[in-house]
Formats: sequence, C-alpha cells, structure tokens
Amino acid sequence: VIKIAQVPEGKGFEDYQNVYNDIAAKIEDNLDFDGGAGYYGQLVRLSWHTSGTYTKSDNTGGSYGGTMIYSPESFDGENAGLAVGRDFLIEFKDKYPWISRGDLWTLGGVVAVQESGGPKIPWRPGRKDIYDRATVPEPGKLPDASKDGKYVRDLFKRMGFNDRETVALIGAHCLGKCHTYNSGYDGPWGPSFNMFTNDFYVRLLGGWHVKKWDGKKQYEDDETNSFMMLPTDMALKEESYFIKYVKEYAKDQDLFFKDFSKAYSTLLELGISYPRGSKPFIFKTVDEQEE
Ligand code: HEM
Ligand SMILES: Nc1cccc2nccn12
Repeated sequence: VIKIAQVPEGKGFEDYQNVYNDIAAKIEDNLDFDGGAGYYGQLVRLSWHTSGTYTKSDNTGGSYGGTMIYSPESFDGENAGLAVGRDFLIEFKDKYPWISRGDLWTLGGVVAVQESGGPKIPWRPGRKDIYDRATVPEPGKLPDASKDGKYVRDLFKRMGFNDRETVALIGAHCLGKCHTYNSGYDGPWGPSFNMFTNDFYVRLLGGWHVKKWDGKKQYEDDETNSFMMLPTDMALKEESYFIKYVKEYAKDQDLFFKDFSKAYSTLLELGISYPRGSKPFIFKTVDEQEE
C-alpha cells in the first residue's frame, strides 16, 4: 500500500505555523478542562491512535488517510473518547479547508507536546483524506492495557519500533489521565499531568500496589495512593529489556526528550512516503514568538 505525501498547493511553513498557533491558543483558553489536565493528553493520544494502527510488514494503517472516523476503525474500543480531541480540532478543518484530517490530528499532538514544555517534534505535512474501505484498519491494532511486557514488545515491533523507542513513546503517559468512561481505568495522575516531563519514569521506579476497587486491575502509588499505572506501564519495569531505558530516562530528562522526539516524529509518519530530502518543519512555541 503506497501512501505518498502530497502538500496542498502553495502551502508552506508559515501556513502550518498559523494552524499551530490557533491550536495552541485554544489549548491556552481551556487549561481548566478535565480537572486541570487541559487538552494536552487528549491531543497527544489522538495523534498516537491515528498512527498506531500501522503494520510494517504490509505498510497498512497509520495516520495518512485520517481513517479513524470510518468504521470499523471508529468502533475500536481502544479509540473510546477520542472524539473529544477530534471535536476540539474540527473548527480548524473549517478555517483551513486545505488541511487534511491526518495532518490536523498529528499536528495537534505536536502542539500539545511542545506547548506543555516537551521537546521540539519535527513534522511534515502531506497526509490525504481518503475514503477507501480497504485502507481502513481493522480494530485490534492498538494496545490493550491489561497485557504483559511481551505483548507490548511485539505490538511495537509490528510498527517497527525497538525496545528503547517503545519505552520512550510510552513516556507520553506523563500527560493527561485515564477516564473510566473511556477505558475503564481510573485517573488521576496528579499536578504534573499538564506538563511534558520524565515524571512518568521517576514515579514508575517508586513503590506501587494493586488498587483495591471493583474496576479493572490497575496500580496506585504506595506513598499517596493518588497516582496510577496501567498493567502495561508496570510491564516496563518488570521486563529486563525495558527497565534499563526506564532508569536512563528517569535519570536524564534531556535523553528522554531526544529519544521521544525522534520516536514520536517517526510514529506520526509511519507508512508515509515523502519526497527525497523533504525537510521537516520545526515549529516555534507561542513563547518563542512573543520575544
Ligand atoms: C502499551 C501501550 C499503551 C497502552 C496500553 C495505552 C493505554 C492507555 C489508556 C488505557 C489510556 C486511558 C484512556 C482514557 O481512559 O481516556 C491512555 C491514555 C493516554 N495515552 Fe496511552 N497507551 C499506550 C501507549 C501510549 C503512547 C505510545 C502514547 C503517545 C506517544 C500514549 C499517550 C497517551 C496519553 C497522552 C494519554 C492521556 C489521554 C487523556 O488525557 O485523555 N499512550 N493510554
Ligand atoms: N496519565 C496517564 C495516562 C495513561 C496511562 C498512565 N499511566 C500513568 C499515567 N498515565
């Protein structure tokens, strides 16, 4: 399946920086959403789920076609709650009719990471809105949080990621929270959930116990009982091939930022062919434009 990037006629860096700035402004106007988590987590999860359907062996899935709104992908239980992110962004599809869903949804994640203090994320436009039932991925490609380390390792390997990249990507769980009405898992994550940091790894290396409740198996921290981890999060400290990266990132936020930036940029472009030598955009943050 060939998916070739096609940039809308005459659109360049400035055009996409304008979209970036509009998204950033709307995030800024809604910081108290979701108990103070804001929209950062929602937008990063949307960008990840539109991309994480990718399978390297047959080059299917990925962010190119913006197919998440079509069945059967729209019915994938793992995508519950993502209408929040899509609805947040939809006004920019009207304002900038030339932008594709895939470009808008992945750009939304880039804005969220950069505006919450995270690393710069290289990003390229050119995804195309397509409706061809044959290109809509079947449910089951996105990870189930109740599983173990081997499952996580194999699922990310299907996308073409190694152990280091897998651990780096899941560090995005520093943002946002779980919502029982979406996944059955219960938030909270705490005061740092609107800041992109290596906090996830630092906390993960602390003490955790299984939460006593009638919901899905999940963990809460020994110290305050106010943070949570999924079983697949805990798997990162249970497997020898993951734990070494957890420790590296807990010690060195710059290293985490460097590895996350590369892996996340790759994730958002899985399956897409770009013209040789096409240079990614590195958008300025809102703060950088005020100087
Ligand atoms: C083993 C892999 C993963 C599993 C099983 C997993 C599972 C989950 C679950 C169950 C939630 C809660 C959804 C809700 O209840 O609203 C969640 C939230 C989230 N996930 Fe993951 N995830 C994984 C990897 C990733 C990756 C690779 C990224 C990004 C690069 C990511 C970004 C997020 C974010 C930002 C949230 C918070 C969403 C919000 O605040 O609404 N996750 N994840
Ligand atoms: N914020 C958040 C979302 C999803 C999973 C997760 N594990 C720890 C924190 N966290």
